[in-house]
Amino acid sequence: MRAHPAVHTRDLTKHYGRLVALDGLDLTVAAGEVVGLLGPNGAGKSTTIRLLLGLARPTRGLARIFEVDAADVRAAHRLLAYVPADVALWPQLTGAEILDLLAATGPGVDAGYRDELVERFALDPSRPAGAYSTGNRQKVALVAAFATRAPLLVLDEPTSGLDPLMELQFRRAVGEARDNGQSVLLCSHQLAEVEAVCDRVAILRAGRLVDIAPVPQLRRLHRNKVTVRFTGSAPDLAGVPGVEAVEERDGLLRFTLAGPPAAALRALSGAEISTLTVREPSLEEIFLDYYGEQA
Ligand SMILES: Nc1ncnc2c1ncn2[C@@H]1O[C@H](COP(=O)(O)OP(=O)(O)OP(=O)(O)O)[C@@H](O)[C@H]1O
Repeated sequence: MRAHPAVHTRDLTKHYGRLVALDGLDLTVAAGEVVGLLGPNGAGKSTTIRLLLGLARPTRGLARIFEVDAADVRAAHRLLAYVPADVALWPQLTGAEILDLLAATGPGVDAGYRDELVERFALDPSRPAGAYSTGNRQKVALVAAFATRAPLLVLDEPTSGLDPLMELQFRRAVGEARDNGQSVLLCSHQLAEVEAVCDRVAILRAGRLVDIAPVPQLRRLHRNKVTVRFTGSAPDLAGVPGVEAVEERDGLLRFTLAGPPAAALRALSGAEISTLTVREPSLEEIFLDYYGEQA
């Protein structure tokens, strides 16, 4: 295991004209750690990754990959493998040819493991990449990255084109990378995905780091949105554990529910309820509820 952190940023800041895309980010990913970067659209996730890859220059602050300045692209890219959100491949080459090309230019590859990943991701490497779907292009990039011995994997929304079975393969491969002592920085919109694979999650909103916490602590972000339509007198939810943000109007009751629903259901059971819907809020809603005042 390496002594230096895989990623270290201090006061990392990027302005585009008057727009502050990233504002004073302090982030450390330890060697062997899997860290998620979570945030709604425009939060600054891609900007962070572009700065770490040396694709953009910081307005202020520093970004290091294992103590190498991220702007020293030649040295830094020997230490990392990157999967972009939108994978572009050479259309006339087959998947196999591209995997060989990427293996020859990257920081070294475990060919046996790569073949295993091709099988597990159900990738047909004999087809030209021009005929691949978005998901298949993403699989080529993922297989190429996971098969490297790069000590840091930087993955930007890597599963947006994958179906649920392939998402499971992705999660397994991240676990194997961690077991190998590799570090992973995973940028995502999906709370469930980062919860499944990350040790810690950094939450960005409007260019600022609003929270960084080990995954078990994210459970506090989970709450369901409940809507109840009733006739007669309104159910009384005062003091019911887990119930918050109660709104009642015209026979409609809305509230958020965290934790086990038993007490809320007991409180509702005395009322004449005609419909009850429960849904998980989107990440954007969770962020608004939770971090709204800090933005
Ligand atoms: N090249 C650029 N020129 C001007 N503004 C930019 C540029 N790149 C990003 N931005 C702006 O910086 C802010 C952060 O964008 P960024 O792409 O980092 O967000 P993100 O968290 O990756 O969002 P998404 O989930 O939508 O990809 C946004 O307001 C975006 O419009």
